[in-house]
Amino acid sequence: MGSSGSESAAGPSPSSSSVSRVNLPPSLEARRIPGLPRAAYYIANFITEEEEQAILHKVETAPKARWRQLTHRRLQTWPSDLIKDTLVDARPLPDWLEKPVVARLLSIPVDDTEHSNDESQPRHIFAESPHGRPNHVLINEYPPNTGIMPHKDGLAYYPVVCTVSLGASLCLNLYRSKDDGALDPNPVWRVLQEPRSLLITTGELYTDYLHGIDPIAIDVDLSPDTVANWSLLGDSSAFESGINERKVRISLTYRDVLKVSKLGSKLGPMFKRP
Ligand SMILES: O=C(O)CCC(=O)C(=O)O
Ligand SMILES: [Fe+2]
Repeated sequence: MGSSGSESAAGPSPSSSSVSRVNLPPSLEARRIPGLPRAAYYIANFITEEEEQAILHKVETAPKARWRQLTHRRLQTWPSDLIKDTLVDARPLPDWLEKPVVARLLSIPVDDTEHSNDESQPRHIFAESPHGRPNHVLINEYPPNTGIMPHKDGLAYYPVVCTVSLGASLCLNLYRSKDDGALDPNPVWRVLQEPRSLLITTGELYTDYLHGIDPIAIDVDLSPDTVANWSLLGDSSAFESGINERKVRISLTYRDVLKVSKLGSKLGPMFKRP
C-alpha cells in the first residue's frame, strides 16, 4: 500500500475500535489528485477526531471580536487581517493553529524519490516560500446553503493553499476562465473535502483557475466520475448514494503572506485584535 507513517491518536482508550488515526503518506506525490492541473493533493485523515474537536473548540470559544460577519458567512483571520496585501501583525500563529497542522504539513516531502541518493532533506511544500512556512490562517464557517463565490486568491500570497476541513464535508468547485476572461459557470472539476482532510492546491490551479463553493444544502451526483479525488477519499462508502447532506463545515486556510510589515511586531496591543 502507498501509505506509511501512521501515528495513533493520543486518545484515552487505544483499544477502542473508534480511535481515530492520522494516515500520513510518504510524500505528497502519493496523494496527488489525478486529472487536475499540477498540482493538487488530498490527504484524508490528516488530523485525528480529538485534534479536530480541540481546534473546533478553540474556534468556537474565540473572543467575539475575532469573528467578521459577512452577509452569509463569518470568518476569523489569524494573526490578523491583511492591510494592502500586507500582514501588519507579525505575531506567530497561536499554538492550536500551529500544532499539529503546520508541524505535520512541513514533515511531508513533496516527492520522496527525488532525493533518495542525496544528503539533502527532501523538501516540503513551503520550502521555497518567503517565510518557509504558512504565516496566516483564514477560518471560514459554512452552514448549509452557504458557499463562496468563484474567485482567485490573488497576489498577496505565495501560490500554495492548504485547507484543513472540520465538522462536515462539502464540494469545492474549480472553474476555468473563458478566453475573454469571463467565468465559465460550469465547474471543470469538483473536489470533495471530508472532515479532518487536508487539500493543497498549487501552480496553475492557483494562478489560472478559480475556485468556489455552491450555496446549497446537498451536494449531488457524487461518483468516481464526477469527483476528482474520489480514489483518495477516507470513506467513499459514505457517498455511495451520490449525495452529501451539508452540515456546518469550518475550514482553516493556511497560506504564506508574501509581505510582512516590520512595523507590525512593534505595534502596541491597542492596534491588535484580541
Ligand atoms: O473554505 C474553503 O475551502 C475555501 C476558502 C477560500 O477559497 C478562501 O478563503 O480564499
Ligand atoms: Fe480562495
